[in-house]
Amino acid sequence: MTEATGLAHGEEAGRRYRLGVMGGTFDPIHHGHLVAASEVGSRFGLDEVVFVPTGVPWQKKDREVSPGEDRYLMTVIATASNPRFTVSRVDIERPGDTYTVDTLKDLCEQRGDVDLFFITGADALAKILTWRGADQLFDLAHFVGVSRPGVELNSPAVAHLPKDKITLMEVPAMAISSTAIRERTRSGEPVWYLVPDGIVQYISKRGLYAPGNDQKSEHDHDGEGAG
Ligand SMILES: Nc1ncnc2c1ncn2[C@@H]1O[C@H](COP(=O)(O)OP(=O)(O)OP(=O)(O)O)[C@@H](O)[C@H]1O
Ligand SMILES: O=C(O)c1ccc[n+]([C@@H]2O[C@H](COP(=O)([O-])O)[C@@H](O)[C@H]2O)c1
Repeated sequence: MTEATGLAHGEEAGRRYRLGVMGGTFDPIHHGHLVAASEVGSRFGLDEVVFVPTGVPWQKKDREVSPGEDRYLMTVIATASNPRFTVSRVDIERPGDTYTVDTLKDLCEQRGDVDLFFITGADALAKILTWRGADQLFDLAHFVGVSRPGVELNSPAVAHLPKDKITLMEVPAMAISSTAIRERTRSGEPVWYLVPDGIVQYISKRGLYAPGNDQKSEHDHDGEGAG
């Protein structure tokens, strides 16, 4: 939104609204996610980036995932200060495993005539052909694959993707992962400055990632959505 008119830039210019979609498990959200969204937003002139925490991340069923409501709230806290960042509940409210093809269809239905840009790290992009309904994905959105330390951006898997539907983009290297944040928390190491301050406080307040934590895993809710 601009301060003068309250309109998003796309509406002012009479062009189609450009909506970035940053999907992730966000357990927890960290500065790598935020930098990726900000960089893509700036490069592509996006009017908004909507962060979409997954409901049930089916490719992560081999591990514990925190409840959707905690991951949603952390995403709200982390993005609150940026007027162009928003958070959607579409994935945590849809029952069953989360598929991006459904995320994009739901957002199209909610938002109407917008251009979608799905933002993904190099690791996730390399696996995109394993996603449900992969053949439909590129009709729904343009995919922006961002660099991630330790992962080849232009991997052999990416060569099979439609070139006019993806853009590969270098972003400032943030060698941060949610796995590392969880492990550091478990072993009592600090996570200050790897995640926004409010996330350090939320993790502590809710006792997330602590040994013996009895939070229900998201997988305990399979088929029921988050809650
Ligand atoms: N440091 C980073 N730099 C660039 N992209 C990232 C970074 N961390 C995560 N991403 C991308 O953000 C999206 C959501 O990531 P996700 O929530 O799974 O975080 P993660 O750090 O990879 O989590 P985990 O360690 O639990 O697997 C994915 O597309 C992922 O590739
Ligand atoms: O659609 C799928 O089958 C699919 C499989 C794996 C991941 N995704 C999406 O990719 C994004 C990043 O996922 P993740 O597991 O790396 O946090 C998130 O929006 C997921 O819903 C989607």
